[in-house]
Amino acid sequence: MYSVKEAFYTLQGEGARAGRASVFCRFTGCNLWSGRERDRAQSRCRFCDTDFVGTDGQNGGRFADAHALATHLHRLWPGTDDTAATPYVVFTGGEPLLQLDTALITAMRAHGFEVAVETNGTLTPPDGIDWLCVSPKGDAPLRITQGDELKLVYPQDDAPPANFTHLDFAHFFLQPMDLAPRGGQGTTMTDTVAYCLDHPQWRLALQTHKIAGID
Ligand SMILES: C[S@@+](CC[C@H](N)C(=O)[O-])C[C@H]1O[C@@H](n2cnc3c(N)ncnc32)[C@H](O)[C@@H]1O
Ligand SMILES: Nc1nc2[nH]cc(C(=O)O)c2c(=O)[nH]1
Ligand code: SF4
Ligand SMILES: [Mg+2]
Repeated sequence: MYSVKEAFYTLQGEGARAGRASVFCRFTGCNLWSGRERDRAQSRCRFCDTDFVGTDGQNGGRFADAHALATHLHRLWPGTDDTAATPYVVFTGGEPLLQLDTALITAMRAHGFEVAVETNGTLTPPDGIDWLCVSPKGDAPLRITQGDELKLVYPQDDAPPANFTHLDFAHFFLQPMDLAPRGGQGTTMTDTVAYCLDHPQWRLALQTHKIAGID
């Protein structure tokens, strides 16, 4: 059984593959925050910009098996003549590695999809992921030390970028923290730009879907 908060067709907004047409599957639940505002200040991850509670979002629900969920997600990919475009699914959440398994990856591949994952890096991933994005959180122990992109939300007092520069990733991004979820305004853009200028291993990553006004 898989619990899905919402699923939708959009452009990947973040990281090295920003701009790519994607089906997003947002799983319910996370291991670093309950998702309830009253728990936010005491949680291990305190700046989350996402509602991942329940299954009541667009195209959300509970799916009995991998075949059922893969069929549901495949239907969200447009039936165009654009055969050059490989269908792309991004599993996120919440924390997708609480639910994503080999059966679901295999079922998506059978539908012709490339499979991407956005994870906090604290859980072991199943085999078969085509694009792995890891976004470390505070002092939560990092289990995944290699992948395609490391995308650190900046700044986090207990997760300075220097803690991660030795890891085995193809891309190192700093993503300015959006302060709105914590009742603030704007982002930490100025500080993030300054850090990238001083430390050229890191590249600036913007949440382009928020600029574009899409999901
Ligand atoms: C909502 S998380 C879900 C996936 C996974 N739990 C994780 O944390 O990577 C998706 C992405 O949004 C980023 N994110 C969450 N809150 C943010 C915020 N306030 N500002 C900028 N990025 C944020 C996360 O770091 C992660 O890269
Ligand atoms: N367009 C868009 N791109 C995204 N990239 C990562 C997201 C996420 O919430 O995991 C996200 C999202 O929520 N929307
Ligand atoms: S780990 Fe990801 S989903 Fe969980 S609270 Fe943090 S940003 Fe949100
Ligand atoms: Mg998001």
